[in-house]
Amino acid sequence: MKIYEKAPAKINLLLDVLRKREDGYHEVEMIMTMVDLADRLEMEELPRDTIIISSQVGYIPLDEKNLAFQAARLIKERYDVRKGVYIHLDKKIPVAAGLAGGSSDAAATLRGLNRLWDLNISEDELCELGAELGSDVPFCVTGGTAIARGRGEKLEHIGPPPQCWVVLAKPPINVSTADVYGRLRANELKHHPSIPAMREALTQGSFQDMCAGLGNVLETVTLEMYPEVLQLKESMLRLGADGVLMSGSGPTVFGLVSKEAKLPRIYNGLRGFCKEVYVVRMLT
Ligand SMILES: C[C@](O)(CO)[C@H](O)COP(=O)(O)OP(=O)(O)OC[C@H]1O[C@@H](n2ccc(N)nc2=O)[C@H](O)[C@@H]1O
Ligand SMILES: Nc1ncnc2c1ncn2[C@@H]1O[C@H](COP(=O)(O)OP(=O)(O)OP(=O)(O)O)[C@@H](O)[C@H]1O
Repeated sequence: MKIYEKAPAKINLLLDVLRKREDGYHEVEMIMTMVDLADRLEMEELPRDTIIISSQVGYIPLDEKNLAFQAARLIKERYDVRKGVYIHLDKKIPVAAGLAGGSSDAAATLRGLNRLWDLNISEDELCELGAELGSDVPFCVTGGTAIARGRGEKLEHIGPPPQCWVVLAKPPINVSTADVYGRLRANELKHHPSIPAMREALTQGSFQDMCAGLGNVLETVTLEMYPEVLQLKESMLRLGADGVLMSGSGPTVFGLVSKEAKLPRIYNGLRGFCKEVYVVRMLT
């Protein structure tokens, strides 16, 4: 039997850091939602007790460094499953982009193996397992739209954002999340984006207020390290996006656009200097 799971990309409409914690992680407050750019996972039981990962792309690890491998190993160990699995990752989400591609693959693996092996694990338990794999994984397990706190694993689900177009552009640079958090001077931040204002914008379904409320304190680090990310933000605004922000630790920048008619100009303008540009919808 084969099981299929979709692993969508996430964007952070808001990312605030409150402080650095004793354990090295940062206490965050984020508003996350999913977009319809997704990896597709195919899972099949193997006769031997082993985990095999494959992918159509050659630039991700396929061994125990792969987050889908780690998710499969974790669920096997925790629930004493002595069966093997073959997992094929059809990668569509750009890698090391700030879109939680690896985290979403891990979450999809947890959901898929729960079904494949009839384990009856609750969503809360899957989130707890996910938190052992990465801070973004619990949100990727549930999807939807949520305020995430703690190091990202404490989720409060809220209503979806107003529907709009999302233009994603990834400049050709690799950004390490650990490096960005490591360089952040959390106690020197002058501006903190407002969770209540963004929550209200979403509750009211106000596209304008959502655009006005976008904010990500990790931009203070990534935009300084990579001025091309700042240029990309400026270009997107100039080309007509209604609101723009870097997602996660970057380098992907997303633009929110209400009118479809604006999309060709933005897409073509960005494609002039950025190879990876995607036009998607919010997943509601
Ligand atoms: C930037 C975001 O993607 C925004 O959604 C997340 O905050 C990061 O999520 P992630 O990639 O799943 O992060 P993890 O794999 O748990 O951690 C990677 C590294 O980022 C740093 N990290 C991550 C999350 C957090 N709240 N504080 C941190 O300081 C830590 O140095 C950690 O070693
Ligand atoms: N299934 C996977 N897909 C993509 N990358 C993976 C996967 N498993 C492990 N990796 C490794 O993880 C690193 C980060 O990739 P990923 O695409 O998850 O980053 P990201 O989008 O910045 O994540 P986040 O937004 O959660 O910080 C890559 O350098 C890659 O080698």
